[in-house]
Amino acid sequence: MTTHAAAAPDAIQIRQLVKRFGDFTAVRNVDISVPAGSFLVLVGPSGCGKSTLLRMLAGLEAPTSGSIAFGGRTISSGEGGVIADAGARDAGLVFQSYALWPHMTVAGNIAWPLKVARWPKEKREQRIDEVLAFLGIGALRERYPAEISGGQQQRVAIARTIAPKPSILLFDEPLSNLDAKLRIEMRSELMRIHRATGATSVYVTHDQVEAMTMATHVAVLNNGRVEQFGSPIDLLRHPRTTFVASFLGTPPANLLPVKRNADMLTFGDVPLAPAGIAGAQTEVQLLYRAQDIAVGALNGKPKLVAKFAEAAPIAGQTMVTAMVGDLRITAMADGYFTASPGETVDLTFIRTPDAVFTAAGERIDQ
Ligand SMILES: Nc1ncnc2c1ncn2[C@@H]1O[C@H](COP(=O)(O)OP(=O)(O)OP(=O)(O)O)[C@@H](O)[C@H]1O
Repeated sequence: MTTHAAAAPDAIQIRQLVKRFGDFTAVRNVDISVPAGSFLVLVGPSGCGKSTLLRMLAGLEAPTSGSIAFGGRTISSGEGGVIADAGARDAGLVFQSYALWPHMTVAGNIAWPLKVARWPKEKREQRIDEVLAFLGIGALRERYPAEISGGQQQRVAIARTIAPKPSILLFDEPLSNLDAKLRIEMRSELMRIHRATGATSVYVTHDQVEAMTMATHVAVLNNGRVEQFGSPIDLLRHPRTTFVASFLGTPPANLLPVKRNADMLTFGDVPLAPAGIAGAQTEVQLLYRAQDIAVGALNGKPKLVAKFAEAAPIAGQTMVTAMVGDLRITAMADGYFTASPGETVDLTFIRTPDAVFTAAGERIDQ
């Protein structure tokens, strides 16, 4: 006889979640689920609803309809409101603003949630030492928040959040107040914390680089809706819409509007690709990665004449941005390349397009 062990419920299940503020819908029918130990990044432009979604996960906001379950237990729903309140859902929230108590020392701040959870004093002290050591801030134990740097305050805020060992960690743009170098350092640090605690993490950011480096799962939000959900590589390789294609990836992907002209798709009067890839459409958008477009003319390959805008050296190559009318195109040049703004450069399409989208932005070639 074969027995099948019942699969554990996902750590986070969001079902048809909607949040309205008056007439305005901030979160629309969000439906995502991730297994325990995942690092889920909610990414999207300002105002797309990611903080509202995180606040519902944290229990700070009630859904209008739909539901959220942690480990199979419904903690919020449209009918029930906030069923388990913020303190009772085994989740810790790290704010962008750190939100430390100014009148308490570092140790006092970390002790706070443990006191609320009624940890006995000895166990509490032991846990404080443990998290201080884990975050490398033992020397700051007796300092007040005003006596430590922003980066150190961030570490204290994280130490305070992980101290009660929550099984879910929620981060609301935690790195946005740090300088560029510290951001990169803290990014690795947060990933170390994620691995060491084993907590399922949900991380809100508008920075696609953070999403791509940290996530096991990414939800790209646009206008309150999940535009696409998947692994970072999946989203990069198989974007379903032009919104996702143009939001993710470094350098940004190029989207060229083209028209069917006999058996070719042409941009202006330059034939770029065979018309067959457009299916029945007469106007489509072609996605080319920067590395699919070279700077300089090459025999037998289609080329556009563009006006040089800027150049940035990256890993032994140069990322060149040039304008064709109002369209910015990013291409790669070998070695170091520079030109004067407005100078004419040839952009050569050395490969076929990576993806084809309708004029409205939906993928058509999968
Ligand atoms: N309490 C509220 N009352 C009314 N509208 C709200 C409220 N909270 C958020 N909104 C609106 O909901 C939309 C989504 O806001 P939200 O803060 O979730 O976006 P976001 O993606 O996190 O943006 P940002 O990156 O700028 O923080 C915005 O248009 C915002 O104005």
